[in-house]
Amino acid sequence: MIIALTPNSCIDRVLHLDRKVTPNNLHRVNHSVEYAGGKGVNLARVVRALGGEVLLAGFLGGFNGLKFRHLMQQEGLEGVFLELPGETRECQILLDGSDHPTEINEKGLTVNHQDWQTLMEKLPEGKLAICGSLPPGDTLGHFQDLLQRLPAKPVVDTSGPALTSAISQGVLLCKPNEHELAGIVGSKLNSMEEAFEAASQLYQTHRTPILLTLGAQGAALVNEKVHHVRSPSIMVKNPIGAGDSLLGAYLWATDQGYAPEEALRWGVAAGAECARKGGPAFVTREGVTELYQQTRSLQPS
Ligand SMILES: O=P(O)(O)OC[C@@]1(O)O[C@H](CO)[C@@H](O)[C@@H]1O
Repeated sequence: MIIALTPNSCIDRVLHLDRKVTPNNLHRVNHSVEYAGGKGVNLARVVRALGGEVLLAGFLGGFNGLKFRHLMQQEGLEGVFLELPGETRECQILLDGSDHPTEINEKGLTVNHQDWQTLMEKLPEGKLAICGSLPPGDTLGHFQDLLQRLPAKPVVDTSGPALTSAISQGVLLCKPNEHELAGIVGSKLNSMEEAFEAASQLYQTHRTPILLTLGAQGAALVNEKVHHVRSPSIMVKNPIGAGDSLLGAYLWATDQGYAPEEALRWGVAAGAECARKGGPAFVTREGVTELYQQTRSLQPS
């Protein structure tokens, strides 16, 4: 079973706007939809759509915490959550017809060392994926401590110093995008080849395999070699959650016994399916299978 731990869970509010976002202006909402949100929840949606077993985990609080549980149950998702004082955050996703939506994410609940410990003690055995930003507070220290104490190495899809720290501590897999990779290595990456080179260097130094997402260029799994899978050509409706979908399908496929290069094809197909359908909630097994058949691994380098 995959355990999708989102330390900074949220309510995702998707707002379909009447016109392009411009600063200092009034925007009206044509319609809006709310979801139990966070990267791990998106990942879980895709694992489930593909027929896999997945459990959500995280911290919740206040009225939004109740709403999160309600929305999650409506979708048939299950989870282990620790209730904390305060309010679960909200993330606004503004869809205005642009290529990339505008996102406004709140900070989230404060989580202390004991909270992390209590939550981890509640979790069953499984392949742990830690997804999304860390909550505010001294959580980088808690997170580093957690990585050291876990019985098995987790998969990590986070950002900023937590991502850098996970790679250097050595985890099962990290999933940065090109922008995050540039932040880790501290220099601009001018081409895909430079990105592959930077990810390979990280692997050589820390032995953490890197699943590098490349948007419309697909994704690459970087370990001793670089396995690149291009994305099938699609019309993008909404790219938010495509990376989470990619990771979900990749983990599902490795659980099914697919070799990493094949699992990457499933991942890239699910990312594209999410982007063309308009979000992880619309991903279907049929859609992913159709796109999987349109992907192929490029010669490893
Ligand atoms: O603030 P974080 O934890 O980095 O990201 C949260 C988030 O922006 O990521 C998902 C898309 O990947 C959204 O569903 C969600 O709101």
